[in-house]
Amino acid sequence: MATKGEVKKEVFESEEDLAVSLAKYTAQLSDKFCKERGAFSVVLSGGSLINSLRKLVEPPFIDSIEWSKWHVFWLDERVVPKDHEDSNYKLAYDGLLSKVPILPGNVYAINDTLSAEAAAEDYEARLRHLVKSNIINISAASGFPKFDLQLLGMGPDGHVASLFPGHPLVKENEKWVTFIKDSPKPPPERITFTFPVINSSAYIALVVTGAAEAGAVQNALGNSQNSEKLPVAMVSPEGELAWFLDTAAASKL
Ligand SMILES: O=C1O[C@H](COP(=O)(O)O)[C@@H](O)[C@H](O)[C@H]1O
Repeated sequence: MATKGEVKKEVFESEEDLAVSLAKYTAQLSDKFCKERGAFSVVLSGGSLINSLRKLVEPPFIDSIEWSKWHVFWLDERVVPKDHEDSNYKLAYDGLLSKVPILPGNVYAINDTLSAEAAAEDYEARLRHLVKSNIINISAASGFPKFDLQLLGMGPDGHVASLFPGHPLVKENEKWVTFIKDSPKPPPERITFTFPVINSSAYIALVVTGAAEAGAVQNALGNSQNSEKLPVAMVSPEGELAWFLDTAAASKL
């Protein structure tokens, strides 16, 4: 288990090097949790993260990972049909899930026939059920679900999941999953994990690439003049936080 609250930061010369290191990190945690508890609960973001996970579907990772023990969740999802171009499920399916032998029953996509509000309630109810069946751990400290690994991306404005700067949802501290109908980034309707769920995680990998992200990285990790704490700066898991940055994203540190 990681040291409580440990923060690691690595800056890579190229996105290619970052992708290899991210695959190693994910594969090592998969091995650890599959051995320890016979299951690995993994939470995916949308956006550029899925491309950064591409090495997982190549040797040696594709052959060594016990894919049948993976249980896959979404940190946030857009309220669109699963085959829509904006769907985070579709992005992950096309780039990762369709290429590896993960059991279809272990892939927990949102119910895309429901409204945003109902989809968030439904997803939380399914998580509660999976906690009861020990697929997902619960945090003794917070009482919120404790995923083995959450893989986070970040937008240039410092948003993580669908938790945007200045939006009241960043303060939600009771619900596990909530919804937004006025997302500043399209599409407007989404569901998202809340900060208590994000911050109860055993491990978080925060993957950030590109110069457009440098200011938000500085807000979270550097000496920023900006007193407003961006959502990315509120990521503080019970377990380990590992930053995977490229030189452009780290250029203001
Ligand atoms: O809208 C979203 O944006 C963030 C960041 O995406 P990126 O393309 O800038 O990496 C993503 O993490 C989130 O899951 C997604 O819904």
